[in-house]
Amino acid sequence: MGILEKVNYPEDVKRLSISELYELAEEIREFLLYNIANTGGHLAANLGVVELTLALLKVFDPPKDKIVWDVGHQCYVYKILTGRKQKFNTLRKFSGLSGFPKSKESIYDSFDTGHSSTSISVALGFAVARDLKNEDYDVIAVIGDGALTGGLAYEGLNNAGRYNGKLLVILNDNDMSISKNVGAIAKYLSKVRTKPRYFKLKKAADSLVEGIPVVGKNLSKFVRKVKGSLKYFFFPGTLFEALGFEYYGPIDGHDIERLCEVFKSVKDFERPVLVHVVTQKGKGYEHAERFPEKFHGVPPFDIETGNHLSDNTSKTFSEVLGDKLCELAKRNPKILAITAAMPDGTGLSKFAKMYPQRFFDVGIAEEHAVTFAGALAKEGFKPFVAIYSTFLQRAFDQIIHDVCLQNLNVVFCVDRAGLVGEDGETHHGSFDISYLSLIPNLTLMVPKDTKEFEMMLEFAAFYQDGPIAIRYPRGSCKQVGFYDEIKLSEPEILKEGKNLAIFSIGRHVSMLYDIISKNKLDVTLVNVRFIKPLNTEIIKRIVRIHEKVLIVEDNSVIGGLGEKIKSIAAEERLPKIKHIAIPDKFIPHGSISQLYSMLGMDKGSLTKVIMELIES
Ligand SMILES: Cc1ncc(C[n+]2csc(CCOP(=O)(O)OP(=O)(O)O)c2C)c(N)n1
Ligand SMILES: CC(=O)[C@@H](O)[C@H](O)COP(=O)(O)O
Ligand SMILES: [Mg+2]
Repeated sequence: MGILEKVNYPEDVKRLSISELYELAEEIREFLLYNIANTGGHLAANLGVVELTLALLKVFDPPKDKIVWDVGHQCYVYKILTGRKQKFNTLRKFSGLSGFPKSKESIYDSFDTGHSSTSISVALGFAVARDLKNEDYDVIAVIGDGALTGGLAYEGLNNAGRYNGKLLVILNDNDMSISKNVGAIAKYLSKVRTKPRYFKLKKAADSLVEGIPVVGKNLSKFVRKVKGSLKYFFFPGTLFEALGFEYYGPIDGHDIERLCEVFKSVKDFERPVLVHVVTQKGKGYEHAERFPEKFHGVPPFDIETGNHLSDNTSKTFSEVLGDKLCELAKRNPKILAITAAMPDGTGLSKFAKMYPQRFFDVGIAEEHAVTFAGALAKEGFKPFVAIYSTFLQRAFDQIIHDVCLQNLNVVFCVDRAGLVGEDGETHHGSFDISYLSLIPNLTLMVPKDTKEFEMMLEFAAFYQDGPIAIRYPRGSCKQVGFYDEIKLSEPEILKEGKNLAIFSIGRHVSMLYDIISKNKLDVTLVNVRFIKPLNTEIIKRIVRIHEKVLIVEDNSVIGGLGEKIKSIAAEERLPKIKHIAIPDKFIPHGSISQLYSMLGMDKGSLTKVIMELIES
C-alpha cells in the first residue's frame, strides 16, 4: 500500500518522516499525472511545487494558518492533501473541484484567486486583520516569479515592507511564467539563482557586520546605521531587503528537509520575511520538464507521448490573430504586437518570431501594456494589444485614460470573450461588452467566425482610426460562410423574415443561422457586428416591422447588447423582446457546452425558445 492512500489531511503529512515525505512526493507526482492526463489542467506548475507544498504542510497549520496561492493554478497538491483527494478526478469538471482555490469548496482555501499577483496584498490584509483582532496565526503568500512581474505584487510589497508583524512571502522561482519569464526582475532573479557564491559571501559579510558589538543606547543607533551602510556598501543586498523584507535564499525548493528547516526558523519572526525557493516547472515528467509552456495548462493528453488529445482541428481565433497579424505587419510597418505574458495563448508567438523588434511581451502587466501601447500610438505606431477579456478588466482605467481619451490608434484584441469553460468563474470573459461599450471614442466589434475576424483585423489595420476593440471567444467556431463587407457601424443581415427578428453576435450567430436554416424558419437574423457605434437606425427599422424580437449574446445581461437594443426599441413601438445572455451571477466551471445548456444558451434551448416565440 502506498503512503498517499493513507494521507488525506495536513495532520497525516505532519506524522511522516522526511524520507517518507520524499516517497509521498513521488506518489503525488504519479497521481497528478494520471489524473490531469484525463481531466486536463495546470500540470507543470503543480509538478514543481510538490515538495514545497509538503514542507508547508509539515510546518504550518492550515486552515488556522492561512496559505494564499498566487494565481492559484498551482494549488492541486494542496487540494489533494487537504481532504480533496477522492474528488480529484472531478477537477475542472462541471460540479467538480475547481482548478483554483475556492473558499466555498474548502475551509483550507483561505482566499479565492485566479488572476495574478494578488497574494501579497491578500496576505498583508490577513496579517493586519489578525493583529487587529489579537489573534495568532501565520500568513503565507506563495507567489511565482511570473506573478512577480505584475504591478499589484509591488504595491503589496511596498505596503508590506513597512509592516511590523509576522508575514511570510515565499517566492517560487522556476524561471518560467507560462512562457519564458521576461523583464528586469526575471533577469535579477536569474542572477540571484546563478551566483549563489555572491550571496553566500553576502551572508558571511552580514554575520561579520552583525558581530560588531553594540554598546549604549545612542551608540547602538549609530552602530546599527554604520552596520547597514557597511553591508550595503560591500554587498548591495537583495531587492527584497531594500523593500523591507528579511530575505532567505535561494533555497532548493525540492529539498524538503531544508525547506522545513527554513520555514521553522522564520516562523516566529515578527516582521515580513521573503523566502526565495528555486523549483523546476514540470519536475518529474520528462515532457513537461522539456516543454513546460506546453504543459502549463493542458487538455487531456497521452502520458507516454505527451501528445495533447484534442479533437479540434479548425484554426482557433487566437491562431487566426497570429497569422493575420503577421500578414498585416508585412503590409504596414507601423503595426506592433503586445502581449501581457501570453504569447502562446493569444497566438502571437508566430509574430514574435517573425518580427522580434516589433513584438513586446511586457510580463503579467495588463495595465502597463495598455498605457505603453497608448504612447506608441501617440508616436505614430499602430499597436495591437492582445489580452484575454478577463485580464483586460485590470486595465479598465488605462483604456479610458491612456488610450480612448486621446483617441489613439490602439487595437485591443480581446481574446477569451464569453464563457471559457474549465477555468471557471475567475476566467470567463462575461463583462467586456459591458465595460468597453461605455467608453467614448472606442469602436467595438464582434466577429461571427474566424473569417469575419480576419476581415475585422484588416478593417482595424487599414480602414479605421482611433481605439478599436475586437472581442472573440476561446477556440474556434463554425464558419457561417457569408460575408458582407465590413463597414463602420453596419450590421450584417443574414436572413430576412416575418415571424421573428433575432439580433446576435459572435459564435451564437452560426448556431442561430443553423437553427433557422435547418427548420426553414421565416425569421430575420442580424449579425450585429458593431456594438459600438451601434446602428440605431437599422435596429429601429427592424424592430418596427417585427412583433417579436430575440437577442442572444455571450456577455452579461447587464450592460450588454440586449440592454442597448431594448433602450432603442423603447423609443419605438415596443415589440415583445426576449433577451438571452449570461445572467448576473458568477458562472462556475465546466465545458462550454455544459455551461451553455445550464444557461439556456445551447442549440437545443435556443431552438425551443425560437419555436415558442414564433408560435406565441
Ligand atoms: C492578471 C493575469 N494575467 C495573466 C494571467 C495568466 N497566467 C496564469 S499563470 C501565469 C504565469 C504565472 O507564472 P508564475 O507565477 O511564475 O507561476 P508558474 O506557473 O511558473 O508556477 C499567467 C501569465 C493571470 N492568471 N492573471
Ligand atoms: C492560470 C491561468 O490563468 C492560465 O493558465 C489560463 O488557465 C490559461 O487559459 P487558456 O488555456 O485559455 O490559455
Ligand atoms: Mg514561474
